[in-house]
Amino acid sequence: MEPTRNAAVRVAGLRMAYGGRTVLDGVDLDVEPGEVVALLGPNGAGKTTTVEIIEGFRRRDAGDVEVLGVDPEHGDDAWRARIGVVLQSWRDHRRWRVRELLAHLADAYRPYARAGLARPRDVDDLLARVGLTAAAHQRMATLSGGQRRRFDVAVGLVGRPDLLILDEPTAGLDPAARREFHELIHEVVDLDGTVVLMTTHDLAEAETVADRILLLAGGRIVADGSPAAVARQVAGPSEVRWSVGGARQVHSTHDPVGFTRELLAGGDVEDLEVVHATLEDAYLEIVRHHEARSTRPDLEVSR
Ligand SMILES: Nc1ncnc2c1ncn2[C@@H]1O[C@H](COP(=O)(O)OP(=O)(O)OP(=O)(O)O)[C@@H](O)[C@H]1O
Repeated sequence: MEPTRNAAVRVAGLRMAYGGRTVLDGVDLDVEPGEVVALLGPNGAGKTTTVEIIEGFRRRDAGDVEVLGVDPEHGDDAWRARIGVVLQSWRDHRRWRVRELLAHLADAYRPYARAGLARPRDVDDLLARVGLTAAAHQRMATLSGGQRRRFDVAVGLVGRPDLLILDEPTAGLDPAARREFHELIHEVVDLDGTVVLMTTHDLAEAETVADRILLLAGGRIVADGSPAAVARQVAGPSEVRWSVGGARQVHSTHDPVGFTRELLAGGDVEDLEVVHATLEDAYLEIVRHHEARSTRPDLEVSR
């Protein structure tokens, strides 16, 4: 692998099998400074495995991985202090009170403060940002699932990380909490320059939050680009919708501009609308092709 001074995360040829069953079959991905990257893929695609390897929580079978310039298998405490992690929810520390536990976890970051970089983050301010001020003195065991998830996000942020890795951070959050989370992510990216790598099943979330989408299927990254670029990657038909004399009409076409031009030349068109393929369309199409290919290796994948 090329030595890299700048990439926050660089993964090349990553392979992982569980009990002889290959899950990651040569994953290549980069996350650059300033980026928010969403890792998408169907259940069991290997997203958690990938992020756990990047976090240094899991040993890989093969491949090169560099995170903030260090191989995660050899990361020391100073390296770990630069990375915030939000795992799929964990359920320990039930008897601790919310603020007490967050303050305790925050203390571990104190030795890693630098000039111009206050570590840890102010605990009360962070509790307010994730909407847990009113619950600050409750025991962890009494939190709802969504409150617990907010707490998990606070744990990921408390060390003011250079790199924040989140595994399905908004699973179980209500729409308001989800939106607040998106705003919080934008804020830490803008104010602190935090690089973010997150897994999600929520395509609307990926479109809202991420600069770039990586789609993992069949053990590899099969799409990589902005949400709009990934949506365009599968050149599905667009839908042209219009009305004539109050009657709704719909036509699917790969040439919406040409079709619309002809339609308008015919006159009397009202409520004209062109609906392009969405990220969800692209996601479903790409995953379908890769799943078909894993059972029919002779099939060509159109991308
Ligand atoms: N410790 C383990 N031992 C054996 N198999 C495992 C282990 N961890 C994960 N797997 C298997 O590896 C595959 C990938 O799992 P992983 O959790 O990485 O996928 P994922 O993309 O995060 O899935 P989901 O979207 O359902 O969370 C799955 O088939 C899973 O059953």
